[in-house]
Amino acid sequence: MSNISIAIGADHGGYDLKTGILPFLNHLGLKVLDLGACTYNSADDYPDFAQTVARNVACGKTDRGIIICGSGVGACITANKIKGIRAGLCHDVYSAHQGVEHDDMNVLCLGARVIGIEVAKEIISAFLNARFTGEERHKRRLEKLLKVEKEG
Ligand SMILES: O=C(CO)[C@H](O)[C@H](O)[C@H](O)COP(=O)(O)O
Repeated sequence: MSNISIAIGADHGGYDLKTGILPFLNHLGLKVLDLGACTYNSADDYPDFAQTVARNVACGKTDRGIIICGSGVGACITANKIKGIRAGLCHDVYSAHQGVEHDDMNVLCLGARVIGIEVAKEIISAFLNARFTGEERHKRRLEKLLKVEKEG
């Protein structure tokens, strides 16, 4: 897992959880890029942080991203607007690894008002340890997804 680089961002709703998660990510030996917020500010808006993380992943600066807001919904909607991003809102371990194995999910969205830090750590571990299987049926579905993205 330690060769993965990861961008992380959060709005005010996700700020505390991001602060709690950072030492955990660093302890795993990952290359971590913290894209804010760097202080708590109730005026911080999720589209700003979500798009920064998503663009970072989309252009290949980091392998994967984690975005945290209050519910994770706004972060996920925003991230999926960026070409090349396959973001998933996961509040269970199964979705966190299956989303990578089948759907090549490259951004994990979390809701800090939904789950606690220990569950978040387990979900993040599942996401980071998972790899796309590359099986034919999954490739076929991803090609269809890409077509949808291109057609807009
Ligand atoms: O959950 C979110 C978007 O899906 C955001 O993080 C906010 O928490 C949510 O919009 C609520 O914002 P508020 O200004 O703190 O009420």
